[in-house]
Amino acid sequence: MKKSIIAKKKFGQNFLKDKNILSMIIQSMPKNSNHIVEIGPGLGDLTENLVKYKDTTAYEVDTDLIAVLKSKFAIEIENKRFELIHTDVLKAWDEKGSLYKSKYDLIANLPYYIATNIILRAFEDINCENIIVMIQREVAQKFTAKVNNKEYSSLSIITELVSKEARILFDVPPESFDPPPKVVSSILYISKKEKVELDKDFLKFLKVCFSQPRKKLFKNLSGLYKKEFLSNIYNELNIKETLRPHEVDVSLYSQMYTKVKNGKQQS
Ligand SMILES: C[S@@+](CC[C@H](N)C(=O)[O-])C[C@H]1O[C@@H](n2cnc3c(N)ncnc32)[C@H](O)[C@@H]1O
Repeated sequence: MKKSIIAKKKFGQNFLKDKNILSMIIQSMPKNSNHIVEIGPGLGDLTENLVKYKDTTAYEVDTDLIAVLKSKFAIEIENKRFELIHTDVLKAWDEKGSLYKSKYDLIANLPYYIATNIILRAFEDINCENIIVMIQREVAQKFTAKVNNKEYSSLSIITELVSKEARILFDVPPESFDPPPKVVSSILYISKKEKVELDKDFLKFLKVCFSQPRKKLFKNLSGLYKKEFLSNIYNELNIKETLRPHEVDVSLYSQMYTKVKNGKQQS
């Protein structure tokens, strides 16, 4: 790392230094004509590889890094192959709705403290088509888990709803970074469906379902609904009250949600 730049924990800065991993990320890029958006270019090691292939827009929050990046990519900025935006990316999403004006792929080594939030925002961003991001392995497993797996969570269900394909491409050990993070990382690949509509109330319902992931689903739901009302729904759908949240698939969650919603409207 350059002597003058000290990694800031508050911005989740772990700079990826392993050239093999950098080239593996580039090889995983979808073969299409989409623009690239990078969140958190840091010292520009991944960015340098990205701009060789495609026009790229990057969002960076740290003023010190902006100075480094402006100098490193002076030519690319000048000839408009690279656009550097100095802001908190979550604010940019609040203000603009989308991180780019036309179809783009999000490729980034994400700051882990807001990684989940960023991926959920990318799900809602209509111009974002593909997501290839480095995140904590444990979190990547939550996004890609299948029903009956203990990692299966509300994130897995949301991912199943919005994606054509979602999988972990490969793991990355802490030694590949400077400074090394405390956890193993993974590259998560998600290819989104063309039309994504997430019902906010369904997402709230899922939150309640997984509020205590190891308890019975019935118990989690009975914090919000009367037991008799729930028992009726369980009977109608022919499901056991002993089921745990990770044992219910997307289709059954959707059916339960429809019944809960309709039942509530009638009562
Ligand atoms: C894990 S580092 C990755 C740096 C670089 N891309 C690399 O691979 O070495 C995360 C980067 O995200 C930036 N960052 C953190 N929070 C951010 C935010 N809210 N908006 C934009 N960038 C952010 C950090 O300053 C840092 O550059």
